Amino acid sequence: MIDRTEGTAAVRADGLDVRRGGKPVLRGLRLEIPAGRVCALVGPNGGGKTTFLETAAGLLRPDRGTVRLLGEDPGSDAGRTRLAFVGQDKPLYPRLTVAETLRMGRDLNPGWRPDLAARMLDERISERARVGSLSGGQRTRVALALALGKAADVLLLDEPLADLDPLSRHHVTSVLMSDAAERGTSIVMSSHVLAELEGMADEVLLLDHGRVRMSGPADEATADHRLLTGPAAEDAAPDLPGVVETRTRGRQTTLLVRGDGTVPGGPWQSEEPSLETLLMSYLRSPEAPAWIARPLDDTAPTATHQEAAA
Ligand SMILES: Nc1ncnc2c1ncn2[C@@H]1O[C@H](COP(=O)(O)OP(=O)(O)OP(=O)(O)O)[C@@H](O)[C@H]1O
Repeated sequence: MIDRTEGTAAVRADGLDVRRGGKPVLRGLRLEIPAGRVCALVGPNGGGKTTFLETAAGLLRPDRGTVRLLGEDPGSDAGRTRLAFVGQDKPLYPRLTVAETLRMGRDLNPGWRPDLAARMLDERISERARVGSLSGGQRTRVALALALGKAADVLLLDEPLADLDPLSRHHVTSVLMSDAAERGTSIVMSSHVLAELEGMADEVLLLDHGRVRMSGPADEATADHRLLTGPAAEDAAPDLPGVVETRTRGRQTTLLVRGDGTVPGGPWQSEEPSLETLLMSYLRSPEAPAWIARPLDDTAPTATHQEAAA
C-alpha cells in the first residue's frame, strides 16, 4: 500500500463550478473520494462525468472552487506526476508502433514500470503493430497500458471499458482491481454499464446536471436502502417516508425506500437492492434527495482555483 496517500482524499472537490461554452456544467460540486478505493462514476449523458474527470486531471480549470488530488493541485507538477488520465479520445501517435509507444511512456515517466504496462496487453496486440493499424478496443488497451505503466497513485479513466469485447473487459477490470489491491492505487472510472460495476466498485459517485446525487461507499449505499415488493392493487402501497421510486408492473409494485428501518409486513417483501437497481432508481428519480455518506464540513474554506494556486 502507498503510505503517503493515507488520510488524504484521492479526489476532493469543494464548491467546484465549471462552465463550458458559456454554460454551467459542474455546479458547486462538493465531494470527497477516499484514497485507495475504486470509485464508479455514473450518471446520465451530459451529467458532467467527463467534465469532472478532465477537471480532476488538471485539463480544465475551474471557474470557481477547488479540486485536489491527494492534496495536490492537479495542474501542478506534483499533481501531474501522481495522476494518470485516460480520456475517451485516447490520443496516441498512429505512426508509432506499440513498442515505440511504450518506450515513449518510459522516457516521459521517471517511475515507469514496464511490468505494469505489460499487464494491459496480450498476445493479440503485437508490439510491432503500428498504433494506427489497431482496432478501437486495442488502442484503448495501449492507452491503458501507458496509464498503468506510469505507476501513478490516482487513475482517472473515462469509460475505459466502452469499446472492449467481453474478454477484454474482464482482463482490464482484473488488471485494474489487482493494481488497486497491490499498490493501493485510487481509481475513478466512469461507466454506463451498471451491472459491471457491481463487485468492482468500493465507492459510487452519481453526477446529474453537474450535481452530486449519490456519493459514498457502495456497500453502505445498498445497505441504506430497501427494495419492497408487493401487490399493485390501488392504495396498497404503504405510506412510508424516504420513498425514492415507486414502480408498478403488471400485478406487482416495487418501492425503493431510503433507510433500513420500517418494513410494512403483510404481503410486502423487503430486500437489500443490488447496486444496479439502486443506481437505476436514482437515475429515474431526479427529484429524490441526494444520498451523501460523507457530507463535507461546511466550515472548510472555498477558495477559487486561482486564489489557491497563488
Ligand atoms: N467541449 C465542450 N464545449 C461545450 N460544452 C461541452 C463541451 N464538452 C461537454 N460540454 C457540455 O457539458 C455538459 C456535460 O458534458 P460531459 O461530457 O461532461 O457529460 P458526461 O456525463 O460525461 O456525458 P456522457 O455520458 O454522454 O459521456 C453537456 O451539456 C455538454 O454538452
